[in-house]
Amino acid sequence: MISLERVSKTYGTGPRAVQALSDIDLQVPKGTIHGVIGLSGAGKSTLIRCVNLLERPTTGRVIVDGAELTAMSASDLRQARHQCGMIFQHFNLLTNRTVFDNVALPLELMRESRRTIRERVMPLLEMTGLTDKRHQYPAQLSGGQKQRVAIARALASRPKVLLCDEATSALDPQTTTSILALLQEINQQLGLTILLITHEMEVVKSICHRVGLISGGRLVEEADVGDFFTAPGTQLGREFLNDFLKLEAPRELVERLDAESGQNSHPVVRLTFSGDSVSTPLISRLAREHGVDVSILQAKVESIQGRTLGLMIAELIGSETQTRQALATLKSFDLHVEVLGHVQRTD
Ligand SMILES: Nc1ncnc2c1ncn2[C@@H]1O[C@H](COP(=O)(O)OP(=O)(O)OP(=O)(O)O)[C@@H](O)[C@H]1O
Repeated sequence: MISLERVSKTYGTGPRAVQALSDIDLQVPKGTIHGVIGLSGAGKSTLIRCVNLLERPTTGRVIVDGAELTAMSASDLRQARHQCGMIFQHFNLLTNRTVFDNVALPLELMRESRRTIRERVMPLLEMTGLTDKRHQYPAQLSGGQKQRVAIARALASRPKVLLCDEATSALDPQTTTSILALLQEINQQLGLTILLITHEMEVVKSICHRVGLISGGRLVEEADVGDFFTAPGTQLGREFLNDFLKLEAPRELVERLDAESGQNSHPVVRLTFSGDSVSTPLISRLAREHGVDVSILQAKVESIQGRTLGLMIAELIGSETQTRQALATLKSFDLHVEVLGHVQRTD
């Protein structure tokens, strides 16, 4: 539904030029929710604004629903933009218009009749839970209600794509949850394709099917959300994940970790379980088959897109041969094993 081909964007020229995006290739299939995550300044806003050409890419092609926006005349582009609804972090509502009139605005600009406008706006207010607020002004609404108005307005032109620019970043956690649930409902009920940018892993975890990681204007990693949370492919991905899970080895242990194994040391591992391995009694197996004791330092279970994800940091205590065999057993299962280092035995 959305296809970016080698999209690059440079702001300014000469020595002050800023390369905000470099050679971005991105495919978002119809009906999916695709997240792009990255740190501040990575290029997220530029990327999403290039999709509806609020920013025109310096080079590359943008194709939405089979039509190349980057090749269109200004008037064709105005029409094509109706296919792309957009919502923003700070809602961008018109303060002197009521809720109803804000939602009606795109339809007025499309010169729809008053009757059509009413027929379209009322179900959207119903869907977003705003029917009883329709005569109120933005100043009378909470942040979550304002974002609901913005969502209803974005849907008024019956777009095929919804672009969300940090749509929940200004909201408290509870309101964020309700807005994400609404976006998911819209995706499922209307089959709308959603591209969202965020710096919050929680958003990706809650509703995205796929995720891309952007850094320095480049898409450095892309994966299904379950895979990304199980085994990110880049150091930055691992940092995002660890930050989100807050699952780090205790500091006093990290200070004692050696990269190399030795005769009198044993490994400290981070295990990420998913799929069948969640229910496999691994720890008792390591003890029974290899004589290795497992000392659990931290553990956590998360549910991500219907998949259970278990995480554990543990010391494998045994001789070098025993722990090597135990690691081989662990690696033969459907789980991700990362050796964080080795600690000297204290016994
Ligand atoms: N209009 C502009 N003119 C010049 N440079 C810009 C402009 N907009 C963005 N940039 C620069 O482009 C780079 C990417 O910015 P962008 O806003 O896309 O990042 P971001 O990931 O959305 O960051 P944030 O999360 O802080 O909003 C940054 O170095 C930024 O300073």
